[in-house]
Amino acid sequence: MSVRVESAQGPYEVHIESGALARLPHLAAGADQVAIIHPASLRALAERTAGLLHRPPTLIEVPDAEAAKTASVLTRCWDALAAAGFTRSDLVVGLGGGTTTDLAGFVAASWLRGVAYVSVPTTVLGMVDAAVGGKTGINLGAGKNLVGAFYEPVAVLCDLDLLASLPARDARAGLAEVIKCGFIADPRILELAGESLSESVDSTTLRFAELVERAVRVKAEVVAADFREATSTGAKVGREALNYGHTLGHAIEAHAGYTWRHGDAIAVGMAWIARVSRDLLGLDRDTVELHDELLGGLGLPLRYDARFEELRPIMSLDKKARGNALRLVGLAGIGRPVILDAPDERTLALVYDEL
Ligand SMILES: NC(=O)c1ccc[n+]([C@@H]2O[C@H](COP(=O)([O-])OP(=O)(O)OC[C@H]3O[C@@H](n4cnc5c(N)ncnc54)[C@H](O)[C@@H]3O)[C@@H](O)[C@H]2O)c1
Ligand SMILES: O=C(O)C(=O)C[C@@H](O)[C@H](O)[C@H](O)COP(=O)(O)O
Ligand SMILES: [Zn+2]
Repeated sequence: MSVRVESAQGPYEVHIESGALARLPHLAAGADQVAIIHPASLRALAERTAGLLHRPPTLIEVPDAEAAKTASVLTRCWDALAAAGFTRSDLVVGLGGGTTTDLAGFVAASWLRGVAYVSVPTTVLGMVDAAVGGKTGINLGAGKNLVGAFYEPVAVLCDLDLLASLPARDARAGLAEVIKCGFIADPRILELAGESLSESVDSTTLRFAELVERAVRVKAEVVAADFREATSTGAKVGREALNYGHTLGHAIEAHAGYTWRHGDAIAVGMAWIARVSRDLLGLDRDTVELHDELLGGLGLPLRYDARFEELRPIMSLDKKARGNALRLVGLAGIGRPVILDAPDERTLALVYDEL
């Protein structure tokens, strides 16, 4: 099956199926040259993918996980494209998890001010979130995703077969973004996950496929309505809704020196913002408990071992902040995200200590 993304830079298809990778040669047919950016851990898959193409591509190997999202790796990718003589008739392919596709998308966005890009996510998180919607970029020591661009791919290939080798811990971390979509927009996701968490993380089940499709649909709809994340006001929340759990989550990632999985960090961020929402927006206790049940039930962390005062300054670099004031995505009820403008700071700290 496929989901169409009708964003300001679209439209394009997100193909979700076994064997989706076989679509790549067709997508690459019009390009003079192809570069495949992949992590070291997926070298064998990158070589197999290269073998599918009509002409041998340039393979650009990057570090695993967050170590790929740095300025020095970005420069190395640009140098590789320069050495290959990449022009505007060429194609960049990102093959890997969200860290690889965030980097590769930004390489494509910035090389010659933009060349064609195809995203081939190989993690759950990449398929349900990172590869879709056009946010690309890298981290700085000071904060997560601080440098980047909005740049849509021409297609996304979610080949479910590629998930067979994904470690269970990474599959679970990806589910955190699926659960996020459930809380902000699609209650059926919460039911499906709640009925069987073990089937929900098993990429061979129909339940898993439905969860992926539903999360991609949530993302596609939100991105179509507010591609550049510019339209939120109070209870009318645009793309910023996808940042539910991320203000604290991103601060944890930066504080931990990017050693935490993104999905783990935003699980803590969601457990926290649910309680903040209870105190500041009257979110009902059952919904707060549902966060703990689903995220905790998946084996995701619900707390982080540092004082709130260490995290709070990092949160000020969140892209939703305006001036000195924090802006958080809270929840008034399931499917009802709300912007919390300059929230009461004492509540934020007290709730963090409660976790
Ligand atoms: N652009 C967006 O809209 C968006 C959305 C959500 C998250 N993100 C970003 O995505 C990143 C997290 O992505 P992630 O969770 O995919 O992490 P990741 O890219 O680090 O992948 C997790 C690990 O799995 C390995 N791996 C990848 N595919 C594999 C496979 N098929 N088999 C075996 N191992 C495999 C990777 O090498 C890595 O070690 C974060 O940097 C986050 O900020 C971006
Ligand atoms: O696509 C979006 O918009 C999101 O916010 C999705 C998030 O899950 C994702 O982690 C994103 O990279 C966060 O972006 P940022 O703008 O807060 O850096
Ligand atoms: Zn995220």
